[in-house]
Amino acid sequence: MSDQTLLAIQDLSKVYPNGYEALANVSFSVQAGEFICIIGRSGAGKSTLLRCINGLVPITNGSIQVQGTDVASLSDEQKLLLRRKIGFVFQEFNLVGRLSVFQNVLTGRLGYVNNLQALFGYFGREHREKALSCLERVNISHRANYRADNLSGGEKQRVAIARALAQEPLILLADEPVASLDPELSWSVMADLRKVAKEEGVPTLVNIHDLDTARQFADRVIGIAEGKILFDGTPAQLDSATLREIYRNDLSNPTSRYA
Ligand SMILES: Nc1ncnc2c1ncn2[C@@H]1O[C@H](COP(=O)(O)OP(=O)(O)OP(=O)(O)O)[C@@H](O)[C@H]1O
Repeated sequence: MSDQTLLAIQDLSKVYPNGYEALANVSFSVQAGEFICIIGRSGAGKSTLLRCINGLVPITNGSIQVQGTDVASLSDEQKLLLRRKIGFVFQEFNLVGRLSVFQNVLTGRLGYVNNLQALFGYFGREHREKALSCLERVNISHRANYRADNLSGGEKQRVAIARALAQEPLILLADEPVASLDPELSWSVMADLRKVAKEEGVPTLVNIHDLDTARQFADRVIGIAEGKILFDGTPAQLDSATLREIYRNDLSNPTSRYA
């Protein structure tokens, strides 16, 4: 494992309680600053993979190492601390609609204040400055005082990215972050995500349905089918035979029209 390896996944398997094997022997590692798009048809296991990485679902076999530490060896408290250092961006934004944009981004700082401060929502100057700078990074600081539920979809996703950034994450995970946005907005939100990954050196894994978008933004594409990695390489190496395998010739899937 090189010094730059932030995430190392070895032989990861996930079997859900009903016996369904959603991931089988998945192995790959991620270096600082990599921008990776994960593609695959619906049900391939993309969300399960991201959820295993941030501990939302327990893994069945294999190991996940973050900065050289096996997550399974951590105490529950240490796992919680680690999860606070993993940013997660959801398709449906997951903002608190009645709070302002600024307050939403401040919640990304919860891991950096004590329990009492968190309880009363007291964030000192350094936290407020950090939240503001994160909003500036994704060009949305002019909406700082808006209620989150008054924003457009693209604006909401920028706020969600700013909140994840406020966590000062080791890794950023995004599960279909642009699936609810129109194509033009999708590309500008993806451009923001990529900019953040590159400027902060934060490796970013993005689950994405749209193949064109993946090809446009990814340094590296990981293709999953039925819980297994079928492809791991650059967008240029992704040929039509591989795409047909990844999408299992599912012509009803719009992404397979390129194959
Ligand atoms: N809690 C669960 N219990 C049982 N099976 C599950 C559970 N969660 C997901 N699955 C199954 O695991 C498989 C992978 O699901 P997952 O959500 O990871 O796929 P995905 O590639 O992210 O799909 P999509 O692109 O539609 O979100 C699917 O067949 C799904 O039905």
